[in-house]
Amino acid sequence: MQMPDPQSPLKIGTRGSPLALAQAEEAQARLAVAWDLPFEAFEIVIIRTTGDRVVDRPLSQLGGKGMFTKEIEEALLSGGIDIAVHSTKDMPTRQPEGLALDCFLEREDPRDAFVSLVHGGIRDLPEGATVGTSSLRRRAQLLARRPDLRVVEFRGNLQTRLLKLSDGVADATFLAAAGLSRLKMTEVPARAIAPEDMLPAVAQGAICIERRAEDARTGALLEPLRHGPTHLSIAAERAYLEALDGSCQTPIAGLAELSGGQLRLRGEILRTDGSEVLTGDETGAAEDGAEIGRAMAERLLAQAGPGFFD
Ligand SMILES: NCc1[nH]cc(CCC(=O)O)c1CC(=O)O
Repeated sequence: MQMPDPQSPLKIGTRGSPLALAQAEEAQARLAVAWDLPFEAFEIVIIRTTGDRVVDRPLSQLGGKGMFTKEIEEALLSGGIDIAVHSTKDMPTRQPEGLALDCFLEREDPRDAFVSLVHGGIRDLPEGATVGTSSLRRRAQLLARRPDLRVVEFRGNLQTRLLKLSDGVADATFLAAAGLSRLKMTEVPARAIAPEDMLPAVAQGAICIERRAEDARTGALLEPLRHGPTHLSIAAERAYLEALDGSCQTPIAGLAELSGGQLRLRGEILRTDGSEVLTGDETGAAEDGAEIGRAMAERLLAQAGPGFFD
């Protein structure tokens, strides 16, 4: 196999946010170590996406998950980059023709974290407190537990959101625990929330690598980075999401966990105002994850009936 080298490096495409860069650097480091090559054999290429450009509108109005991936996928297809590193959570369930998404790195902590400079958790927030989030899922989950809270739109990267907290724009916010740990932000007053209290987004905490489907060389280069158990969990969660037709417009949560060859999938769909929550909890053989996911989605949809997400 033709190995990349500093003269003709493998090009890694990524968004330019600090979190995206940390993820691309992790993939770069893992590739260099796995193949005993210098870091310079893998070049990081920053690509600006629609989601990065448009910061004045709520994410949910920007037209779904594709907005953080479209320009990166175009660069893959045109050969400008060889692989792309993403947060799997931000990925649509189907990739464009010609691209493959089959490399998942070992998953980090999938939980959400409660972040506040003064309060210890959701239950400790005073009546009518303000919480910042741009996630419809987190908003609905929060209102389901605490209808008295005021939820305000909170966009921008992690650093921006933390600044808004210290400026008093909100009393608390939620961030993915994985994002905080990838950015080594240990000084942030964050508390991980148990999945029982707040079920995370599908695929939260898992980095994935996308490539051209016919490019066998990158497929082989990525082989040592693939994490089997993460792949099984993500397969279950994404099959569930796809069967629900989940876009950014619908509050959906889901988490698969493996234990001794068994896969447990928990799912939750909510009305956007949090006034109704439907939950699923199924266990089966780890390799049947996709079927478990689809079956759970169908059961939840049947329970919900038409108009549930309106
Ligand atoms: N929507 C932005 C986004 N995409 C992935 C992560 C966190 C990292 C991950 O889930 O792997 C975040 C930030 C957040 O939700 O706090």
